[in-house]
Amino acid sequence: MSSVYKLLTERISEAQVQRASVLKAPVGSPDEAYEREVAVERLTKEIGRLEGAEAGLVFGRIDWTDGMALHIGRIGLHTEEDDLPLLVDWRANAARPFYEATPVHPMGLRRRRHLRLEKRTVTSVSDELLDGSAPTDEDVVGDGPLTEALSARRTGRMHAAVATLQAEQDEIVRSAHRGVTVVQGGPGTGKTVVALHRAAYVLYAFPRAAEEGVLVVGPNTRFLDYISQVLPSLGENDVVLATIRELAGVSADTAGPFDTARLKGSSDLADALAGLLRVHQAPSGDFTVRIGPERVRLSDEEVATARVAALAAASGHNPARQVFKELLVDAVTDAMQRDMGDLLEQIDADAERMTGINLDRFTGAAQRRAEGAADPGPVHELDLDAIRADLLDDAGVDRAVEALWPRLVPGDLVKALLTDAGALAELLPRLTAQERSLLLRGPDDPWTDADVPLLDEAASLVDGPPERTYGHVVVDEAQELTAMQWRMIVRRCPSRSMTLVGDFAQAGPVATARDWKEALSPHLGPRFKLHNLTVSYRTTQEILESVRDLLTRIAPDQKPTRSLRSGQRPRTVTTSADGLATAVVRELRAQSTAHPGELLGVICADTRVGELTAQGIAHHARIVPASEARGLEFDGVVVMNPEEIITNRPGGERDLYVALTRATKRLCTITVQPGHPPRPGSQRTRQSYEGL
Ligand SMILES: Nc1ncnc2c1ncn2[C@@H]1O[C@H](COP(=O)(O)OP(=O)(O)OP(=O)(O)O)[C@@H](O)[C@H]1O
Repeated sequence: MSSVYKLLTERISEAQVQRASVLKAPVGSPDEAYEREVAVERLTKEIGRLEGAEAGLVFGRIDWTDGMALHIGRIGLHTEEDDLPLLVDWRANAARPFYEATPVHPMGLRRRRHLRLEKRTVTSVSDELLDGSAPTDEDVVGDGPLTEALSARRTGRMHAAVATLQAEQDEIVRSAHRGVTVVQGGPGTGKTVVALHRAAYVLYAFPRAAEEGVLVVGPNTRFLDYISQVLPSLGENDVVLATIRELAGVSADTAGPFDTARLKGSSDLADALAGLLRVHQAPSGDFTVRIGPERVRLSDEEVATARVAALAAASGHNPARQVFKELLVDAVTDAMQRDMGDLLEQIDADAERMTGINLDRFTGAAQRRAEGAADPGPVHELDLDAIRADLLDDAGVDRAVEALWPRLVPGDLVKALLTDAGALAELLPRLTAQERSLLLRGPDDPWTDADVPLLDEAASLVDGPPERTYGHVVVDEAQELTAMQWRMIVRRCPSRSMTLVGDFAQAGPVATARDWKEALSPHLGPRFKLHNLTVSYRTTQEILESVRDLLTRIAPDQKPTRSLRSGQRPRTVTTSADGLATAVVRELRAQSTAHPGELLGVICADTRVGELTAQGIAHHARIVPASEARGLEFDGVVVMNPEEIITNRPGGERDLYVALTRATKRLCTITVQPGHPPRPGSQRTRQSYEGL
């Protein structure tokens, strides 16, 4: 192991030395300064990549029956460019047998070894013999490393599962499919694990996607924080992690009513915004500008031709407006040129009539024409380029363009739709009057979460497609996305190369689609590769059994997941309504005394967070509103008042299902005894969890 770490240290210091010398080198020109900046950035990234992979750098070794062996690590390390690697990157083809070999298909392996390192020292070794041979003194056959990884304490941050990726997960991570990959599975089946390792694999195996960047979209910042360490620990620091709100770059502080949010999630709103925009794009009218004493007028038809050409030439209302303006100015200069020609001919004719002299003959122009030389024409008389430039800068011209095709601000377009009952009625005829009244807002109302995709849609209509796009996009908790949010994602992924993971049984109150086809086909077409994960690595068998009835109610078609883990039966503590917070505190105290150092979470209706925070519960546990529990996990979970979680928002049973499946070890539910008079401190403990 020491040779691998020695090489890592060497690589880090080489990169540091190189960076220092680049920084020291004098720069003479802006080009050189730019090149230096690029070189420093590249070296800083490389140092970050190497340092990030240091913890648990080596985690595996495979030995073939012929005696050959390879070490598998978070990144690859070679002594020399062309040498065999000292350490093979887990994503390389050579590392496949580590994940894929089984005793039935050993792939030529004799042994798969898992190593655990702490601070560069091997702390445990575990071997699997795959060829049926008997263990020798050099083999350490013991507890499975997966069991060890799963029973380890949670830390509040997800860890990479690269050492124990299971075959059904690895198959998806390593898939050569470049289109849309969808992964579904119950709680704790490793969807997030697969999604993040897939992102790392894409960066390694698909250079084009890596060049264009990888984006991971998660439901909220709490979740992104939870997963934020995984990719850096795999040596990948360049992946962008963002919520939908961050992606749009819009700040929206309020959630807004759910029925309104559901309506705003429909792609009908995109059509309505596009319809409203068309009204602002010179649908009819002529164009007149005053140039000196003259007025130049373009006809309706000329304006309409410019409109069609501008829309074809640029995407986005404002960029197309610029093209429209240029085309109108071209048409104006053409008209001036024509008029000037007519005027000069008129002057010549008048002069000839009055003087009897043919000016053409007099000036020799006719002679030149007769000899075949090009007629410079009246253009000669006008400096068209200068006129064009003046017209483009002219405030009067801009005002005339503005009347036909006004510059827009995305937010104003959304406001123009949502503050105008008439516009809503005209542009959203499929909605009922009552639904339209839900959409109506005041001009100064703050933006809500559901407005974010509308603002993003408006930004793409008004200013053109987003500047930043990605070669591959990963969406976690993808069941949550509305049609308008899918449109945001698709806009940012022109290659349509995506990994989407989710579980419709865990869908929140705003999501309307109930399966992948319904969610994806309007945006990505009917073709996607669907994978199912079937084994839960988080939730114990006992917890899964306790939520089975609930799952049947919320997702009758979903096959129950099986778990690799078993543990305590979930408990229910019953208390009076006003004894709830006290009961939570008592339960947490008991759990932290009995299991010191374990990570505890309290999941409650969103409305209870303030009250629990005031109780000082944050000392014992993380307080998580049920709406933000998706994707998270804890060693022990206390679910406060399930009834309240159910009634707090639409689809509350699915929120409860999420809350009840967050524990890796212990689940305790604190309920209010029905009809129990609120008597502070009164408690009864049932050891079963049935009947929720
Ligand atoms: N192969 C594996 N090796 C080690 N740990 C794993 C493995 N697969 C999953 N896990 C662990 O199982 C837990 C659940 O995984 P994950 O969060 O990816 O599940 P999920 O399907 O996304 O769950 P949910 O639907 O509840 O969000 C995590 O702690 C994860 O680290």
